[in-house]
Amino acid sequence: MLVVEGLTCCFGSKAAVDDASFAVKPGSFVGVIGRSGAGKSTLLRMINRLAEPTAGRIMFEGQDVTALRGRELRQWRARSAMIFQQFNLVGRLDVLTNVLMGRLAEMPPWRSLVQAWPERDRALAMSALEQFDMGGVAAQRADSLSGGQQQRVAIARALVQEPDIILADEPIASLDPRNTRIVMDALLRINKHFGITVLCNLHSLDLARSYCDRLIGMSNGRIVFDGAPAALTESIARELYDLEANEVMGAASAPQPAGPMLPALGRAAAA
Ligand SMILES: Nc1ncnc2c1ncn2[C@@H]1O[C@H](COP(=O)(O)OP(=O)(O)OP(=O)(O)O)[C@@H](O)[C@H]1O
Repeated sequence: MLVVEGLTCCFGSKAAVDDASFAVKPGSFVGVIGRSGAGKSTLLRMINRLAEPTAGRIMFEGQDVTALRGRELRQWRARSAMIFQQFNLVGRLDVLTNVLMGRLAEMPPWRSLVQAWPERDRALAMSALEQFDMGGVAAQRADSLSGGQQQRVAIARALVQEPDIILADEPIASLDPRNTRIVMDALLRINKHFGITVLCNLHSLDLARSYCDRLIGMSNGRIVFDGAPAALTESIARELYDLEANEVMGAASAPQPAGPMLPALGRAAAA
């Protein structure tokens, strides 16, 4: 179980994440939603310890993740694999080597320096690529692939870390609709088939509703909604996204008058 208690991250006087508290059961697929600047990336980066919390605590299976240093911190980063919007592959290296990078935390430094990957790791990396129909491009340079293919390689790299949690930070933001589906299906497969918990920042509410079994809605750094997708009413969604609401909810959503937005704030925050 991942437990976040009063987690806060300030940049100067601004709280990017303000007193966030929630618990995530193993095997959940949680969507973190909200408009640009709401604090979604900062929240995920703090869980992975890429961003340092100003206050609060992150616990995982009873261990205080916020207190980890050195080797233990590196191990935690491997157990909570990040997937980024821009894939973060090494373009000049081949696909298989990029996936093998996910094994670095398990390797003694001398082996990683000479890239002497154990046979078991090679087999693991190949099998991860095959999970996402990418075995055929294992020998190609990563920068020769399309965006959707690169993101699948990044997901395979995360999978070989054998993580407990995958933290995906807007993983489909730079993809077309077809690749968006392919990448979201890959994350869903990791979640359902391997039982790995997924926390995924998403801008699109339609996608969040179709893929996630729980949504955490953020606004101005604060959690203002936490519940099942079905409990997220249109008025709460409009309050979360404000002027962007029509864009993220798809063309089918009819605009609503401004009136009901304010009462919805109380319902969202109390959820
Ligand atoms: N390193 C930083 N230094 C200063 N301010 C930052 C830093 N990182 C984030 N912020 C600010 O914190 C707030 C939350 O940013 P964050 O990236 O977490 O939001 P987000 O919901 O992920 O937005 P987006 O979808 O645009 O990435 C924003 O106002 C942002 O400008």
